[in-house]
Amino acid sequence: MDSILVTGNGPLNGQIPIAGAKNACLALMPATLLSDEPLTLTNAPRLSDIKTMTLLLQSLGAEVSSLQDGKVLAMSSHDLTSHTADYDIVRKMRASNLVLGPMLARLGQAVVSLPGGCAIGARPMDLHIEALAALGAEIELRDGYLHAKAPGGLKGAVHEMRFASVGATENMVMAATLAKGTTVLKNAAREPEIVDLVHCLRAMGAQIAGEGTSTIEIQGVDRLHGATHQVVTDRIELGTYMLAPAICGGEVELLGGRLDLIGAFVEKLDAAGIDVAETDKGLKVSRRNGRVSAVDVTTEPFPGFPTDLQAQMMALLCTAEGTSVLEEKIFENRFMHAPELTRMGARIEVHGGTATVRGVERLKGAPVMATDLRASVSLILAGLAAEGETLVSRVYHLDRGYEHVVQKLEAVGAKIERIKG
Ligand SMILES: CC(=O)N[C@H]1[C@@H](OP(=O)(O)OP(=O)(O)OC[C@H]2O[C@@H](n3ccc(=O)[nH]c3=O)[C@H](O)[C@@H]2O)O[C@H](CO)[C@@H](O)[C@@H]1O
Ligand SMILES: C=C(OP(=O)(O)O)C(=O)O
Repeated sequence: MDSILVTGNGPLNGQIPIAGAKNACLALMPATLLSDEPLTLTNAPRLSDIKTMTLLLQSLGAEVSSLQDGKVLAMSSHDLTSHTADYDIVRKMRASNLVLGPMLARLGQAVVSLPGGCAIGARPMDLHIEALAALGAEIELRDGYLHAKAPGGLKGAVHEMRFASVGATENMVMAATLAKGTTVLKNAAREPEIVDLVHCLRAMGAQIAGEGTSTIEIQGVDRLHGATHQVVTDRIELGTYMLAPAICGGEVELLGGRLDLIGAFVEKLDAAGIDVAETDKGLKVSRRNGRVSAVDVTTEPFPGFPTDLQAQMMALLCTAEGTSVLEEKIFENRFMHAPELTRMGARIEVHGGTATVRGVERLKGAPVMATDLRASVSLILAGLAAEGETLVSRVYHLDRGYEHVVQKLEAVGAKIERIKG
């Protein structure tokens, strides 16, 4: 298993290009299943999760070609040969469940393995099931698989979700594009990745209004056609690399960065003493003066502070002046980076969903273990600012969500290398 060796090396300066969003691309790819015409995605990120989704779609009979070094995905679901998403693929990546809605809409049936829990929480599928059942789907669990059918086709309905789940919103919106009549989804998630998915579906001929608000209205159509769509910027990769100069000092420009994707996060950076300025090409980030100040952070659905940036923000706050309180409200077990950061000298106490971080002057390098995707990168960020060497093992988690992480950080002056193992 590969590891990453990081050596604290002072301020970072230069530019980092931000890729297309993993979480948008993972919802956009299953949209190919809705049409028998080609769907092409540009600005796709080069990640292992995208490869996993490629394998899943191919296992259903879709053609998926990776062009231009993986930045373009050319897909066609002209001939689907299977409606079963197998456990062997689904267990590797929870977002596999996003084939459920499209398959049900296009084929009238779908069998999708339950993804199971993951390191950060139980992550059940009840909200997806309720949303699709509202459209008339009959869904039952047998042998670890969700067996879904809609023999007479899906029918539009008014449905209010109990919680604004990102994935359940995506599944229901995709399914409703081909349902008969009008669907109104209340308490829908408002994440930019959902807005991006709707833009793509609209380019394919879907009739949808209200994306980015908590009520999405979908007028079902008979068929969707082909389209080409550019994947939105990855706001989580953006926020992660914004933290690099915040932690290490220096000034880094994030190419393609957009404030509207990351408002709540930027407010907290500002409170901590980090300047963020818009430029022609993106966002420029630098630390106002010496040490950052402690801030309290609560994770919330968009437009609140994203849970996917909580671990990285904690890495910053470990060396802040004062005490910060981080509350994780989305996932029940998303503080696994805390004991690893503690190994580097951080002072963190976790009680349930609350972590109290007492800032120390400097972290010290240590061997640490990556437990999930965002935890991995938080340890790299911490290592960049620590004294000495930090060896982050189990970095396969990192490859799910960060392309060319070593090259991107090296380009701004970081001392970082991947060690094959
Ligand atoms: C591929 C992708 O886009 N992943 C993102 C997506 O995950 P995902 O779509 O899985 O996240 P959800 O918004 O669905 O989940 C949020 C919370 O709702 C719970 N829940 C969800 C569905 C359900 O049927 N029942 C239920 O109880 C989950 O366990 C979790 O506690 O949004 C999360 C919240 O912003 C992000 O952290 C993930 O990076
Ligand atoms: C939790 C994440 O992803 P997933 O939903 O794919 O597990 C993430 O991107 O931080």
